[in-house]
Amino acid sequence: MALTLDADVIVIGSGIGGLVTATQLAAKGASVIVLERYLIAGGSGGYFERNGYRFDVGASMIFGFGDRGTTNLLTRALAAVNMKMETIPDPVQIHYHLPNNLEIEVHRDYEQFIKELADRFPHEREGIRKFYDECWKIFNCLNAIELLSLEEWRYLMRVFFQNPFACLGLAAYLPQNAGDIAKKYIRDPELLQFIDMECYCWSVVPADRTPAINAGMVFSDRHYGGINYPVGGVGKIAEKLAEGLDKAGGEIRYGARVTQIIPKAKSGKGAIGVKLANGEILYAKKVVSNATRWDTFGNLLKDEPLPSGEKGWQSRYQKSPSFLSLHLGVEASAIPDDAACHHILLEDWNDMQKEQGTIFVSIPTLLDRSLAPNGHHIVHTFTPSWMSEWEGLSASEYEDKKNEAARKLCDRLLAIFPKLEECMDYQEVGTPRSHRRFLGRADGTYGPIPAGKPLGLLGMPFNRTSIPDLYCVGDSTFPGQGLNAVAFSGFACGHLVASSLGLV
Ligand SMILES: NC(=O)c1ccc[n+]([C@@H]2O[C@H](COP(=O)([O-])OP(=O)(O)OC[C@H]3O[C@@H](n4cnc5c(N)ncnc54)[C@H](O)[C@@H]3O)[C@@H](O)[C@H]2O)c1
Ligand SMILES: CC(C)=CCC/C(C)=C/C=C/C(C)=C/C=C/C(C)=C/C=C/C=C(C)/C=C/C=C(C)/C=C/C=C(\C)CCC=C(C)C
Repeated sequence: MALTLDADVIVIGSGIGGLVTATQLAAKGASVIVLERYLIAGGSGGYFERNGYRFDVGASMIFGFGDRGTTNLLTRALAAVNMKMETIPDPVQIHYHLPNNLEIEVHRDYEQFIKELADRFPHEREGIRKFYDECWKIFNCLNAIELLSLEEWRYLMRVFFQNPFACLGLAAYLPQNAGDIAKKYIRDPELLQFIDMECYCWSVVPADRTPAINAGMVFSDRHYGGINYPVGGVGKIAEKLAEGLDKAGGEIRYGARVTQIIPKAKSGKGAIGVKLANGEILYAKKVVSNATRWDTFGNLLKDEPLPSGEKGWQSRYQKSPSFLSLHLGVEASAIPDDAACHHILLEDWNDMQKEQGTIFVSIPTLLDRSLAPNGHHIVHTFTPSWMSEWEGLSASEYEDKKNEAARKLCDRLLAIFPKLEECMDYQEVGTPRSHRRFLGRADGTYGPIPAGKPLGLLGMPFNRTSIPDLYCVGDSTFPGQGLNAVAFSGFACGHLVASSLGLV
């Protein structure tokens, strides 16, 4: 008996990866249902409200909102469903506070940044210029081509004939890592440590494990499209995409936790489906999972043998640590008006990759005052932390450990904001357990990191999986973590699925 289809495509999860896939498909005429386990859309790009503060859950430094080229993927994803967002340009991407009083601001203006870094390392002036200029070469290749699925051969042929030099340039950089390029031009060990931190703070690995293509994107786009903060908070991006999806005829169901993916019958006939926690079963021609690949294959398909391709990927990549997050509300006098919105703090280079070593700080109210009560700021502080640190504790041990970790983080922050402690108004601590619980991410991971030295981006899986009609999207697919990276993954997945449905 033929099954009744509920939609052309079911998307599991409404992270930015899932939402971009869904909106791309709806805009092309597919019927789409997004199933989200939580109460609102956005996943790591979501928000929560407490005592008049609107906190970003995770993502806070937003790339992809430029107004030109092809790499402005968030602007273009919204435009595909006739939506637009107001954003506030951030004049400084990051203010680094590093060992040996290495204080560097990454200005939106490229020349100003290069000058500031070269003034600190005058003997490396030429090497600095050559390294970052090579990153621009990668970015210019990316920004010259239409960005769609590398698994769809008609697109690959079209893009190659339209822009062969950009494609060959990208193909050459695909197996490379940023650290190898840096070491061609730079000798000073302290400067190489700085480049490691430039990579670590978004890839969670040092430069020699960070794909060159991703470094080209991050180190150039911050000066091209720039870092731009969405008015009303990061959560607005998902809200607007969800609104656009609705207008394009798609549907999102909240509180809809998928517990199982039902693969197509071995005969290849019939549909693929999903089972929800309430027992309901939905069928579609295609299913896209925005859950991580660990969760997709380890939980949602736990009765199926792990495909060999996934086994291979899981041996090449491991889960990155999660985060210990401190969401603070403080009186405005704690933060100077001319402070940068994003800060990185590290006191000893040996601690960069250690548990709770590097501290990240984001103060979005310096750009958008509406996120906090009058006269107050948000100080969102987070630091890498492993799930293993937080397991096997009693309820009171867990509370005590959270409070102690928060106190230590606050003490360290006094080096940048000496009045922080006396100006405290609100505090909420999140641990890897909170990230796992609220985002449904295995061990609360921030995303995949290579287990050894990777061949650039070549080891990252694309959207197609070895299960017929099942696709993955999000940060455990090419090209990895980052809202604009998962937006790319969504464009690619939407295009591939639309092509298999005969819609493009
Ligand atoms: N820029 C920054 O400052 C920053 C900081 C932190 C995170 N990030 C980025 O945010 C990105 C996350 O994007 P993403 O799209 O890959 O994933 P995501 O984890 O944000 O979204 C996945 C969504 O799927 C839902 N989900 C999971 N399992 C489900 C199930 N079984 N049933 C129904 N729903 C389910 C989750 O609730 C979540 O909403 C990452 O790339 C990360 O790097 C950025
Ligand atoms: C045909 C032939 C011959 C060939 C072919 C070749 C080709 C065409 C190729 C292509 C390729 C491509 C397209 C690629 C793409 C890529 C991409 C898009 C990429 C992207 C990336 C991005 C990224 C990486 C981003 C990231 C970001 C992030 C992660 C961020 C984060 C942040 C954080 C966490 C920080 C915070 C801080 C503070 C607060 C301080």
